Amino acid sequence: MIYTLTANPAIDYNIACDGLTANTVTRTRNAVYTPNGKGLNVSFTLDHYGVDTTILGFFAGFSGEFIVKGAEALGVPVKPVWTDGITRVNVFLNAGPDTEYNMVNAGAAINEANEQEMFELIDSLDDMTCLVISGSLPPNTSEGFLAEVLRRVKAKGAEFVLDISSHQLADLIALEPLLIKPNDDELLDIFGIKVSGGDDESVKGAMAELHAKGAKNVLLTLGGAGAYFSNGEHIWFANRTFDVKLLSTVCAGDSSLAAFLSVWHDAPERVEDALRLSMATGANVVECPGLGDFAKVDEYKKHIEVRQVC
Ligand SMILES: O=P(O)(O)OC[C@@]1(O)O[C@H](CO)[C@@H](O)[C@@H]1O
Repeated sequence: MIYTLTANPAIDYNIACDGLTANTVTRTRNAVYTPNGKGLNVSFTLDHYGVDTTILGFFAGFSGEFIVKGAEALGVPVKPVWTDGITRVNVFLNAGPDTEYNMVNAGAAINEANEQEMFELIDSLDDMTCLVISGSLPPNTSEGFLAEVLRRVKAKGAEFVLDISSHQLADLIALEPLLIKPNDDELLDIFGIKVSGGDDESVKGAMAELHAKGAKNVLLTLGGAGAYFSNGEHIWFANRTFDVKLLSTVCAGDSSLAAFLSVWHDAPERVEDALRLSMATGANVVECPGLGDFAKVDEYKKHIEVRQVC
């Protein structure tokens, strides 16, 4: 079973308006409230593609209940650790063509007892084969929280995937994650490695460095400019050959990761199929508020180009 851990979940509140002006009332429309957070988005997408998954996370207050009930209503089980406070609501405003405002809050603080409960919960999960850890950490998370989670996951013989933008990734990579999914900005910010889309040589160097540091596999996403995947032996590049009607890039990275995993996790030789599904899924998600319904993925898959770089 693939579990996901979202230490800092959120209700995503998507709204739209025509332009945003200070000191005046802005009437918004198309309000959509959905249960989210990066790992939840991964689980929802895995579930959509028929992969068994369960959500782990810290949840608090009425908004935490909304998320847990919402996920369960979608048919994805949740094992929550309840904390004090109110789980955050993040606001994603589309203010016109190519104009997104993403307002992401800090989240509800956790404490040592909450962390301990999460450790014990993880210890009790005998069917965990892989844990996907995604997103930010809530206020007050202890410095060693993620390392301790990973120690316990490894003690079970399970693998783990990291999709975090924290600088802790620079140390945690040494614990040999099955997969990391940085984007180009995170690569520069966390590892000081600069890559340019389309410049295969810069990517080859970056991948070699990330493998040397401990990553078993790397999915490097470049937003609308495609993605590279490296398994330490070969590198592939995938990109779409069509334009999308961009509404919101929120959730696109999470759904791309999950779509990739839904194929590759059990069939690592099917890299090209995994990349095609991943790119098609991301392209469909950016056209929707939140994750959307994946309705165009089959069509989009036909228009993804994949080439082996080396
Ligand atoms: O603050 P984090 O955890 O980095 O990001 C949280 C978040 O912005 O990421 C998801 C999209 O990737 C949203 O569903 C969610 O609100």
